[in-house]
Amino acid sequence: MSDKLNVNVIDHPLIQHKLTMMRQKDTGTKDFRELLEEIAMLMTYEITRDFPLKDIEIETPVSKCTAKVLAGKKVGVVPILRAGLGMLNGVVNMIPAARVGHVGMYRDPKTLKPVEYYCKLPGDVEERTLIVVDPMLATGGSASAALTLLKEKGATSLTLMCLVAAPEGIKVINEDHPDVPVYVAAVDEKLNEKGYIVPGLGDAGDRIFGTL
Ligand SMILES: O=P(O)(O)OC[C@H]1O[C@H](OP(=O)(O)OP(=O)(O)O)[C@H](O)[C@@H]1O
Ligand SMILES: O=c1cc[nH]c(=O)[nH]1
Ligand SMILES: [Mg+2]
Repeated sequence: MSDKLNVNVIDHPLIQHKLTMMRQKDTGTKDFRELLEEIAMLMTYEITRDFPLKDIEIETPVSKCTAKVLAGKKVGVVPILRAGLGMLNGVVNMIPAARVGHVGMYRDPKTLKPVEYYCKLPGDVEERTLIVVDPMLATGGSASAALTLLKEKGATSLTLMCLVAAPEGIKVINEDHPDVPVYVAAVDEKLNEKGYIVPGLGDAGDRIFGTL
């Protein structure tokens, strides 16, 4: 496998600006949450760019015409608990009919290995395009385990959407799940000795929920 990372970086100026606000250590829970939701919304706009459309006949106040609507692609959003919940509303605001699944996964602080503790998915998971959301892609262990679990449960079409990634994490997803497109707002420099992304933004879950 080549060393080149296969990743889509959505670095729109609005996203970069909001992410910089989130990174700052003095940004409080309320602003952190709001900014994450706004970025998730903007990223959803970008990752749905190739969603299929179909023509329908409508009547405006002026005349009849043919116009485009979404072709009814079935979508599911799967936040990786807890921190993924911070991106959920942003996606659902843009795709209101999306069903929501939940995967509970935390990273053991000593081993840095993912521990699964919850999974509840829509019944027709195999028919949906699933957008898996988690703000942080560090070692890649949690997201890779979540994607494996979703495939075991029948998922056939998966996209991973994260806020900040370390190169190490992207590489793991590329190797373990070459079929899964990865979208991020930023690729940071590296992981530190505790597995935190540098410069990153700290522990996303703690900052979203105020559990620091
Ligand atoms: O790529 P990895 O090395 O697996 O690290 C990333 C994971 O760590 C964080 O979750 P955390 O374990 O802090 O759980 P939380 O969301 O409940 O805070 C984050 O939200 C990812 O799920
Ligand atoms: O930097 C990191 C790494 C893992 N999880 C986080 O929330 N932040
Ligand atoms: Mg956490």
